[in-house]
Amino acid sequence: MPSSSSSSQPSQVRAAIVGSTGYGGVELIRLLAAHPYVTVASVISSSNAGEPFAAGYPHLTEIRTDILDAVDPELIADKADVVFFATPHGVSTKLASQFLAAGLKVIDLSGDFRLKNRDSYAQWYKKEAPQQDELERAVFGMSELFGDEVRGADFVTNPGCFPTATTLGLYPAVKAGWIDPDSIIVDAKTGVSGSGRGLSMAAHFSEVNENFKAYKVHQHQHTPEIEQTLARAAGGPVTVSFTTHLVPMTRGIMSTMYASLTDKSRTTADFRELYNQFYEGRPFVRVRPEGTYPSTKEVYGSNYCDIGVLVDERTKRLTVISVIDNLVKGASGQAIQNLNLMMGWDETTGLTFLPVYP
Ligand SMILES: NC(=O)C1=CN([C@@H]2O[C@H](COP(=O)(O)OP(=O)(O)OC[C@H]3O[C@@H](n4cnc5c(N)ncnc54)[C@H](OP(=O)(O)O)[C@@H]3O)[C@@H](O)[C@H]2O)C=CC1
Ligand SMILES: CC(=O)N[C@@H](CCC(=O)OP(=O)(O)O)C(=O)O
Repeated sequence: MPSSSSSSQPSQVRAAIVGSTGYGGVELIRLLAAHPYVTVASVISSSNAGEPFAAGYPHLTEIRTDILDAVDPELIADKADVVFFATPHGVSTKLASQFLAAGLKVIDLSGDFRLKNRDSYAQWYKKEAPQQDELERAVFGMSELFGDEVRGADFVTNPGCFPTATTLGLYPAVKAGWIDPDSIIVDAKTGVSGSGRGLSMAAHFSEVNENFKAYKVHQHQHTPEIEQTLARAAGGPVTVSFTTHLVPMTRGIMSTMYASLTDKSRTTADFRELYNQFYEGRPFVRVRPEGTYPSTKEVYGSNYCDIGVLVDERTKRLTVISVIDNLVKGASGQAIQNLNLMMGWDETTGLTFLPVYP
């Protein structure tokens, strides 16, 4: 594994991407093209090995001329120092340990290792969970909250897209005890790329266009992930009401959250000060000026999470509006942020590009 040091230029780290042909995988390729210390050495496919990568993504013609590798742990271990899993749930459960045993670092974008309770994983993902020792080894990589644990780790489980927007939006208020954690209601919206590149009835143009629909009500697999992280802030169990909606846009997540104040005299200015202090020195979380709140396009294509916090003086409830790009901060961008932390690099390395606007 190439080492990094603050006094010299880090040597290139070679990355492999299992699931490179999906949306998370191709976003890793886009972002890593701008990373000064990482080379994508192997793009992997379980169904199209031997085919040119760009055949499936013509926008990368003459940019990625490589041929897709098979899912062959020995070959990948020879070619790479770090492996990203951008695969459906259930794949990394079977493969991660082989790469770790071969000395590679592993960053998993799927949900396999996020929930630390095996029964909870089986209940929400309807699959058999990884072994408990592997679950415990996988550091939960919510970069702004647990960056100290990620630094130097060899195995990171990247958070889900909704949990990233939602938890970053609620964590400071829960940790401070300024909202009642059992009063939290989360109303979340996502663009269609959140469901990946595979075709499904739910993602069909005619089903999504000019439509706005709730889905997985009371059954969304991100519910226990949000509760697990907020419990760390609250120091005890937290239960949230969480409803997701699909909106006719390609990228973007907006979580709108409501909770009762524990001290009804607290104002918007108090909360803004709390959030600004909490996220001081964390460049990818931007707390919006008093009385303002973000929209998804304002973070499109970027690694930012933008947060608006407002106290409703009438109801004495807090409203938080948090937005991310699901494929960047909600997946591949945060995965690279975690790699930066794992390697001891500045967490912003390769990620300082601006949002695309309009
Ligand atoms: N899309 C998003 O916004 C987010 C996604 N995630 C998570 O990231 C992961 C990837 O998501 P996304 O890129 O959207 O999904 P996609 O469906 O777009 O891509 C998944 C890729 O995994 C590969 N794959 C499928 N089965 C296997 C297998 N058995 N072994 C190895 N590779 C396999 C497929 O490629 P091939 O057939 O070529 O192998 C496919 O291209 C998922 O777990 C998702 O939940 C997390 C946060 C946000
Ligand atoms: C639109 C859509 O279907 N979105 C997906 C997002 C899931 C996802 O991103 O996967 P992780 O569980 O790995 O985070 C969903 O709501 O299940």
